[in-house]
Amino acid sequence: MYIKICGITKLDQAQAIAQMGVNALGFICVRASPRYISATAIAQITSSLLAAQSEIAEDSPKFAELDLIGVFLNASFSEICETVTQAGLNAIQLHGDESPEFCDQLRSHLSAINPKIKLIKALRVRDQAGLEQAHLFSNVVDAILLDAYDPHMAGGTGKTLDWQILRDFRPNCDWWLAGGLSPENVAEAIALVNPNGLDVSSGVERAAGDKDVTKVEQFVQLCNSCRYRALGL
Ligand SMILES: O=C(O)c1ccccc1N[C@@H]1O[C@H](COP(=O)(O)O)[C@@H](O)[C@H]1O
Repeated sequence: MYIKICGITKLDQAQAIAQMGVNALGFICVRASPRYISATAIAQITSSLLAAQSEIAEDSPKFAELDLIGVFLNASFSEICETVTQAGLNAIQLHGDESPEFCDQLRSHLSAINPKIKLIKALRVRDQAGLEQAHLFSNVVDAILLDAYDPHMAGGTGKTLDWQILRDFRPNCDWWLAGGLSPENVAEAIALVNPNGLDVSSGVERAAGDKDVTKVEQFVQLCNSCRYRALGL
């Protein structure tokens, strides 16, 4: 189970969370968000994590493959490419109204910077019809992320989507569940919809952009224990 902890803004928290065996850290590159972090500040975190990789990877093998994901909302090619280069990111999450064509063209642009770059398209799902959109993206992205719809906020809302409509959701690519996850409800979410990955932000925070490291640890342990139970271990 792929685990992404999003809304990282602080170096000490990034270092602590990276050692918990998560797969990805997310950085909000959306200026209007209370979790916004500049490319320069992301670069300080990513370079420190890279420097620590050789020591820590022995105890925590996932650390060596940690994805560093920038979250964008209707940003231009040039803004995304500049941020990727400056911040040292290896994955992009598009959280706005980006089309499948935009995703496809962005991948071509980004492959000149990093041919292995990962592309994640977030869909803010209101109903079954919104869910159908996922099929338009499954050939042009590495993963689809499903978040809750909110009329006023683009993300980090802490709202859950209707998990019942996801019970038979099987796109042709990996998909991750987001939206209002927390240590309190993640086991139920996994049992009901069994996604390939999980993404959490506000459910493991003290305040916007300030992660509660103890809650993050609980979240990660719960995800792992659900996975081991599913494997019969
Ligand atoms: O977190 C934000 O402020 C944000 C702003 C703009 C776009 C996306 C944002 N966050 C994403 O929202 C989801 C779910 O967050 P939560 O767990 O419900 O708080 C997650 O994918 C974040 O990447």
